[in-house]
Amino acid sequence: MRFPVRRYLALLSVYLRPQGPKIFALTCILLVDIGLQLSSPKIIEYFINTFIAGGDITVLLFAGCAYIVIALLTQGVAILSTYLSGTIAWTATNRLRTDLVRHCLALDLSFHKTRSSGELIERIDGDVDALSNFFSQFFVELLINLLLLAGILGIFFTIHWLLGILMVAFSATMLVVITLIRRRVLPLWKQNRQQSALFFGFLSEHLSGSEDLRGNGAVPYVMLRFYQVIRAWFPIQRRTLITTNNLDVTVLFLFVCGTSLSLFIGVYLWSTKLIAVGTIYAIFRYTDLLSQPLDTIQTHMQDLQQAEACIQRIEELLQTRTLLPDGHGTPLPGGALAIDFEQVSFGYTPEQKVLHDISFHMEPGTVIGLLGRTGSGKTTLARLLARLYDPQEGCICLGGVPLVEPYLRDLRRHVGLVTQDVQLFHASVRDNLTFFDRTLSDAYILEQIEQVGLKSWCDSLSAGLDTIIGQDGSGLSAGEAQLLALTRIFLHKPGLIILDEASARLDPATERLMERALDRLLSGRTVLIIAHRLSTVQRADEILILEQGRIVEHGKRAELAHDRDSRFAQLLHLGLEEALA
Ligand SMILES: Nc1ncnc2c1ncn2[C@@H]1O[C@H](COP(=O)(O)OP(=O)(O)OP(=O)(O)O)[C@@H](O)[C@H]1O
Repeated sequence: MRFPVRRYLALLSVYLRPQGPKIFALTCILLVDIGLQLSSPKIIEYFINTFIAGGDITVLLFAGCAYIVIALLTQGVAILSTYLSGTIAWTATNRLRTDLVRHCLALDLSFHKTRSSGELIERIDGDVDALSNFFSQFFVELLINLLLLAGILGIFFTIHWLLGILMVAFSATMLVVITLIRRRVLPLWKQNRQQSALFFGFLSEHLSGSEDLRGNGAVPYVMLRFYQVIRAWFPIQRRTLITTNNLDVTVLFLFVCGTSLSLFIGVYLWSTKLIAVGTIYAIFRYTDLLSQPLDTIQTHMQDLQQAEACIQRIEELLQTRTLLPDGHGTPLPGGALAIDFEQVSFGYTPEQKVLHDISFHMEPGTVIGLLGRTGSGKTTLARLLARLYDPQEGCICLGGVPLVEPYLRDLRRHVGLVTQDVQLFHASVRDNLTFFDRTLSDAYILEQIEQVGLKSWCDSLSAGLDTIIGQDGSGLSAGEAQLLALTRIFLHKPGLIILDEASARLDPATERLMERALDRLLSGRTVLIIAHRLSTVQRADEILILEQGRIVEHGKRAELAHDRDSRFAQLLHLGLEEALA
């Protein structure tokens, strides 16, 4: 297998370059560590040989003290290097995590709709976590351990050339065996992480839908599916761990052979009077020490196996391009915005069109009620208008500017979208409303809360704006959640508001609040409401009816209501809520 060194170096240089001074300090510390490790067996060798030769007690004491100092220094150096490599890894992996989160958030909806959140969590955290060793130690420790290996082999040569040659052959055999086993392990690790991503995807999807699952008595079926997913994972996990373990056992066995060989040669050299007894001890210690660089090199190769699979997937993710390229900055006019759809066709997949040849014009400041049966394409039309997707054919303009031209950030400021499925986060009321925008003052936020009629609700909160909203907005009624979503829009006062009105019936008090909030919010703005309630339809200036992705009626509300042949009049006659159910 060829190492894609260039790819690794590219990744490392992006995330490690800013930490150059720390990496330099780590390299120096590890070099000191090599020196300490190589010198300690020499001191013991000197001690034994001096003792056997009946040397001076002061010299022996001095050698003993030197050994203790070196042992203490080695521990100190180990603490420092662990601290530094940990800091380097944590900083680098956090930067990579941040980049991945930013990248994922910038990707379009079609990307997110085809991936579960668990799968993305595994990519952003699991894979990056597995890269942590690779970032902290890989190149520095690999280089240092190669140096340590060279140092130990050099010392063997200084003892005797035969010992040197045999230990070089031993080390080479070890590395070849490790490389051969490594080739078998990589695909298994890749498969393993893929399966774990599927598992976490499954888990997060079902945990987030637990209310529906329990309500519908689907728990036993989900548990069955859960067992199936972990059952599929188990053999892969087992094979991966057994194969990795075989690598460890093989390495251990080879070490036992290497130590026996070195002791055998040591005894042979001593019996031929070529070395002293103390040197046999040093040979044993150096062979033992050899295990460290070989073991570390092997561990890093293992990290590399995992890292390679992770890097491949991370690169795939980073190379995923959004289907919504950012515009080149044409500014949108301020105030209410005109809407133009010109022969727009769209499908979530190219084969299956959901909207066909949609064309209409809306003057700035108009309120348009979008009606149609379920599945007729109303939400899809709203998504196109908010540029969550781009149409395959035709053009959409806002205020005379094609939607693809302004910067997406600019567009999001001019278009406010309230969906039926209001997302509230486990954060304070303030953060839920401002999305962490600290430029909005509390006084301004409270003023907007009052505008939507949530003042008494807010006053009843124990910590006011600092009150933490439960997970998924638990503790709030659907109506309150909708009103909070409206407050978000109030804060930014966009020129176009798209409102996918909640079809769930609100209690009369909340409905009145909502009506009043809408009165204030909608005045002086262009509004597209996917209307489910008669009261909402009545505030529309124009009505647009969709059927199977086509406009089947468009006109002024008052005129359509009086035209008994119009679909709108028939809908009113049948009862809007029932007709659109
Ligand atoms: N993300 C998606 N991926 C693929 N198909 C989708 C997606 N969202 C909606 N569809 C399909 O597009 C069609 C129109 O859906 P849309 O949600 O726009 O209808 P709607 O009129 O808003 O319905 P409702 O009133 O029930 O919300 C439906 O056939 C639906 O299955």
